[in-house]
Amino acid sequence: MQSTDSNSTGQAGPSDQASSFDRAGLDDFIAGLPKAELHVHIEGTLEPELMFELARRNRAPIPFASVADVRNAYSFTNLQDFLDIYYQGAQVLQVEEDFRDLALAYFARAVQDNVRHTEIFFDPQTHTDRGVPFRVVIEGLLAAGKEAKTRWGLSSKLILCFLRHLDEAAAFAVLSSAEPWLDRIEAVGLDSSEVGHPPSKFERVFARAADMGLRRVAHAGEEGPPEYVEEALDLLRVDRIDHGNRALESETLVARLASTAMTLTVCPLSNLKLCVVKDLAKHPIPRMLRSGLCATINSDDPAYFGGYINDNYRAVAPLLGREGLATAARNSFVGSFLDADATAVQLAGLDRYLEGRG
Ligand SMILES: Nc1ncnc2[nH]cnc12
Ligand SMILES: [Zn+2]
Repeated sequence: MQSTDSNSTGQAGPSDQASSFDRAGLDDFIAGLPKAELHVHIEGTLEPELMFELARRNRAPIPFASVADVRNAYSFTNLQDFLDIYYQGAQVLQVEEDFRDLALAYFARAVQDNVRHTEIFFDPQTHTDRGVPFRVVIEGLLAAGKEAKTRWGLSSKLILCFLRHLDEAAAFAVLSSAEPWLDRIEAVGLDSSEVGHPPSKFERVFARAADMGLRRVAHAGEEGPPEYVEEALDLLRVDRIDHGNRALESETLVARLASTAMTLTVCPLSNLKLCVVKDLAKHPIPRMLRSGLCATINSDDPAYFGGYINDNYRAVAPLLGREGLATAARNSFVGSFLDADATAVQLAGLDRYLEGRG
């Protein structure tokens, strides 16, 4: 797979040589920066400690002897390497309370990072295919969402993802099971093994989802070619592109994404862990922003990739400086599925924060 690191034309400048004093200032700036998270798989927030706890509660076998053993297994050379371990880990999730505990732990962690709004992916087929009813999954997640709103004022939305390595019929089936909860699902998404499973495979499912009033997002251009990003735009009629790194290989596509203000949900630490980029110092996000792309910063699968959203902001902070980080935070609210009033409230909060620091 071709890597899309920024190259010699990528951003370089004084921020690259940030002193330890600047670094501390940047960390502080990131900690207080209001932000939305738009790309996080709830199953990817399963920390090894909770995995063990749920395995014990449910008497479910896991192929690890200790938490340290689990963390040692988290070394990946590509997306599939990771997915094999990730689907295995999810098997400890069995009853409604498990899904509630999982999501509540993530929401609590997100609040610590000053996340004001989050849109979480869930993969129903990972659970329904092993006999866990759709109702158990979604009711657990919705209960956690309500609790997070009451306890911390955190707003959240759900994005139901289809596993693209499975077939169209299976995606239609999961969409049908979701019907009783349609008013509490914001969007559909497309995830799992990208290469060999182009967006075109799900064109009819996404058309049905659109008819049902759902928004649409899709992972595209993480490992797959720029043509997959084009298919997601043209055939799935997506509102956001998840990742989108390889879009940078096509100038025409970059111009199209910029002129349509398409949001990209970029995940720096995920890109590093899955070898989509070789080196964080060459992460393409500065180039994306300079090209006018509406890039945001997100954690993807934080329990597996070694960091939550602020770790991801910190990972690219030397490349972006305060201005770039603030742009990414602004893009996160603008690119969210919040309505216009709620978006305006969030943007006003962000502006107050930035003015207070100006
Ligand atoms: N980074 C990723 N890409 C595709 N599918 C995923 N499922 C969980 N994380 C994913
Ligand atoms: Zn993802």
